[in-house]
Formats: sequence, C-alpha cells, structure tokens
Amino acid sequence: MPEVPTIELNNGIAMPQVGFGVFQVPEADTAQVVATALDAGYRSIDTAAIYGNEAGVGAALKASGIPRDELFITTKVWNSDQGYDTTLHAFEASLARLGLDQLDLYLIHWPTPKHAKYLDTWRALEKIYADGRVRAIGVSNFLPSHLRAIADLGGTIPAVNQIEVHPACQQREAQEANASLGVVTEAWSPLAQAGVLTDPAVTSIAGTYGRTAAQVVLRWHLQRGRVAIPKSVTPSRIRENLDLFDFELTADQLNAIDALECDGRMGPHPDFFN
Ligand SMILES: NC(=O)C1=CN([C@@H]2O[C@H](COP(=O)(O)OP(=O)(O)OC[C@H]3O[C@@H](n4cnc5c(N)ncnc54)[C@H](OP(=O)(O)O)[C@@H]3O)[C@@H](O)[C@H]2O)C=CC1
Ligand SMILES: O=C(O)C(=O)[C@@H](O)[C@H](O)C(=O)CO
Repeated sequence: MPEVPTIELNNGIAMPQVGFGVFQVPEADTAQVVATALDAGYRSIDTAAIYGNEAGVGAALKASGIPRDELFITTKVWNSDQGYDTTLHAFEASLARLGLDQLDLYLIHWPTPKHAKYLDTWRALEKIYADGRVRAIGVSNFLPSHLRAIADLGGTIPAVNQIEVHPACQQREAQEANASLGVVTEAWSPLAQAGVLTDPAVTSIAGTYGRTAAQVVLRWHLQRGRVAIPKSVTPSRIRENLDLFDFELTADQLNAIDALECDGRMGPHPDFFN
C-alpha cells in the first residue's frame, strides 16, 4: 500500500497530497469506484453536493471499515446554497448523505461574485469550524481578489483553495496569492481531463522513467507543492495514479512542464460563473 505524503494546512491539520476526485462518477457506480480507490490506498476523497454522489461516497466509507481518523473527506457548498443560513443547512445535508458526524474539509465551491454572498457563506463556514463539525475550511475557484476579501474580514484564513491547475493552465497569479496567505493550492482536473497526456514534452519524460504520462504530470504537481485529486473510474488507472512515490522529476523536467502553460482553462472563469 503506497504511503501518501501529507501537506500541513495552516491550522496544523495534515492533508494527503493525493486524493481521489469523484466529479462525473455516476451515483450508482460511486460506492464501487470509491471502494476501489480505498483498496488502492487513497484516503482522501473529494466530492461536492452538486456531484450528486455524496451518498455513494458515504456507503463506500462505511463498508470499508477504515478507521475514521485515517480518512480525509472533502465536500463543497454549491452556489445556489450560498448565504449564511442556507450554507448551515447545506452542510448538515451533505454530512447526512456522507453518513459522517464530522467533515475534514468544507469548501465554498465557486465565489459567484455576482451574487455577492461568499462573505456571508464564509462566516457560516467559520461557525461550522468553531463548532468542531469540520477540521478545516477553505474555498474553491477563488481568484486573488476573492481571497483577499475573505482575508480582509480578519477571521479565519482559508486552509485550501481548490483551483483548476494542469500544465496548460497553471493560474500562477492565483497560486502566488494562495502561497502569500498560507493557503494550500489544490489542483482540480490535475490531468486536464486526460488532455495533456499525449503532449510530447510529457510523454518523452515518461519514457525516460518507464512511467505513464499521468504519473509524470502528477509528480509535477507533487514536486511543485500542490495537492492533486485525479479522477478515474478505471481500476488500473486508479492504482496507477497513486503509484508515484518511487521516482522524482529533475528541475529541468519540472521546468519543461511549467513551459506548457498556454492559458488553456477548461472550466468556467470564476468571475463569471454563477
Ligand atoms: N472545484 C471545482 O470546481 C472542480 C473540482 N474538480 C475535482 O477534481 C477532480 C479531478 O478532475 P477531473 O475533471 O475529473 O479531471 P482529471 O484531470 O482528474 O481527469 C479525469 C479524466 O482522465 C482520465 N484518466 C484518469 N487517470 C488516467 C490515466 N492514468 N491515464 C489516462 N487517463 C486517465 C479519466 O478517465 P476514466 O475515468 O475513464 O478512467 C477521466 O476521463 C474531480 O473529480 C473533482 O473532484 C473537478 C472540476 C472542477
Ligand atoms: O466539477 C466541479 O466541481 C465544478 O464545479 C464544475 O465542473 C461545474 O460543476 C460545472 O459543471 C461547470 O460547467
């Protein structure tokens, strides 16, 4: 079983550096897919209320018999639930679907700045955190301006900002803002939904080590200090994506992957997604 390294969050909590994402995993398949991931050694699972598969994640956790303190479970409040009271309710509903008493990480899924509710939503997350219902709170898809608005409240600084990061879209300004505030960057779509896996710069490095392109890209995330949450429903890929801890990219190879940045954002722009 691979030993997955952890990153210390700004409140001292240890978060596995590789987790398992379940966006677009159908609810009916989720328990089986997550069970495969847990068998492979993943202990961190990333879901969201909007994914519609929290109950499947919860069923897999329960069936696994893995002690609760060995797991790191993340979910997110969806845009339509933003606001103080609505977020408190959404949190309880997610926890019930997951079958948990306490969550490890709760995130605001998108800033949705047009609705101007993310500061109230953040206050609700602070309340949930203060009540001990979650071990860490954070945000997702927050640009530096949104993150600074939260910091300006003078309360809890988010532990994590989960943003789109892969070789074609590195959001360096957002990563730098995260780092300057002590916020861990967690990369979503870390493999660019497989779009980066045929890039010759990546496949040539993979050939050097006899590894796969996915493993090289995931090593790049790890060595650049990010958390990554690849998704797969394919058992061999689920295992492959965690088989990362016995080789290391050189500085030149990391730089060659950095050079693939091409403004290739795949998801919506956070300023305009509501
Ligand atoms: N906060 C946010 O707004 C967002 C968060 N996320 C999170 O990030 C997670 C990962 O992002 P996601 O968009 O799923 O994209 P990924 O970059 O993880 O890519 C997933 C795709 O790559 C394929 N794949 C996975 N591993 C391999 C491999 N080793 N070799 C070849 N192909 C592979 C999968 O195929 P297959 O499944 O068929 O094996 C799937 O099609 C999500 O599940 C979710 O948890 C994602 C988007 C937005
Ligand atoms: O996967 C997520 O976490 C997302 O927020 C997005 O993919 C979102 O759900 C979406 O579908 C945007 O078009």
